[in-house]
Amino acid sequence: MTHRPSLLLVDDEPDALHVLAHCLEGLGTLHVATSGTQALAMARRHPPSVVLLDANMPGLSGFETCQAFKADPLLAACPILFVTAEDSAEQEAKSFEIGAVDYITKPIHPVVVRARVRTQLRLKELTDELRRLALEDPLTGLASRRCFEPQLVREVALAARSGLPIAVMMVDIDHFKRFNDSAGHAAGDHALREVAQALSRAARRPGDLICRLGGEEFAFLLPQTGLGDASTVADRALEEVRRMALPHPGLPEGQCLSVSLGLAAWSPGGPVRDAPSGALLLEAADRALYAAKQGGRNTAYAVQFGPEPFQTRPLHPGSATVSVAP
Ligand SMILES: Nc1nc2c(ncn2[C@@H]2O[C@H](COP(=O)(O)OP(=O)(O)OP(=O)(O)O)[C@@H](O)[C@H]2O)c(=O)[nH]1
Repeated sequence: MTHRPSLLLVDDEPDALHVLAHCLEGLGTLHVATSGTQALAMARRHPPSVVLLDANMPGLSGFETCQAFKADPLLAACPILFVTAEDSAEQEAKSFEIGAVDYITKPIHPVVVRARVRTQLRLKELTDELRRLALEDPLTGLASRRCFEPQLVREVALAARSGLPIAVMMVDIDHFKRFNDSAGHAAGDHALREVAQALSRAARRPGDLICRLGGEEFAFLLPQTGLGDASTVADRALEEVRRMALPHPGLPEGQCLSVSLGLAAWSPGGPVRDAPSGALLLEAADRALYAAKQGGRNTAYAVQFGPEPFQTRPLHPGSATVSVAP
């Protein structure tokens, strides 16, 4: 594990905590809680690598505590091992049903507990690494499509519920095939990384997400952002890529690498009252991107999500008032 694991030990009996702490010494940073409520509060501040949880405690029982961990998106992936004097098969089966990864009965055998906890720490380390690999594009370090898509679904659902606007933007490098053909694949990869960094400088709000959809295509997810603010991000993205001034060897002398952008925004006051699905919003952004390519590249086109057929409009630098009649 790159960072030091943290182990949260939860038991209402100080003696039991003492015994556990002694046998797990050296496996990571140990934290102790004497109730389920305290354990949840501590875990929400610093999600632990594993939790060792007593089943029978006053207040929130171990089972209720485990269920609360599993219901919290921040804590659901924490492996929970029950450590309990209850050795009935029913209790053990129930603990696995509610999401525990192991069930250890008291009195404990320290070497066995230590070995079982090590196994869970190793599994957690591998799972975290797999999750990171799946959610991150290895070439650019941006989020991957696999990270973007569920986030888009979530944010569109939130927009529909809260009535706040949302925008998505698709970005495609211009004449990238010619760039690769002239400069070589390694230079193409370098350009992709540079563009990724330039785009990252364009969206600055904490909820904004930029991903590499694949190939030379990128996407922005801009929650709580209407057409006006999204237009500012689009202008900034175009400007950041222009400022890189990366010569394009496949184009006439002096021309640099550029991108085209397609932006689609939905807001409750727009032509469509109900928020579209994430897929429809992305499709609208893709159509705007197509229009930007047709419109000469190195430019952005935008659409306020409305009834079919969409009419995309060129987005002029500085303009934040692109209106689209259905
Ligand atoms: N170096 C590099 N090139 C890639 C990667 N993924 C896709 N490409 C290349 O990106 C190019 C995309 O070409 P096209 O889809 O024809 O688009 P384009 O040449 O950019 O043309 P327009 O989009 O119309 O401006 C292809 O040559 C792909 O091989 C990658 O990971 N690295």
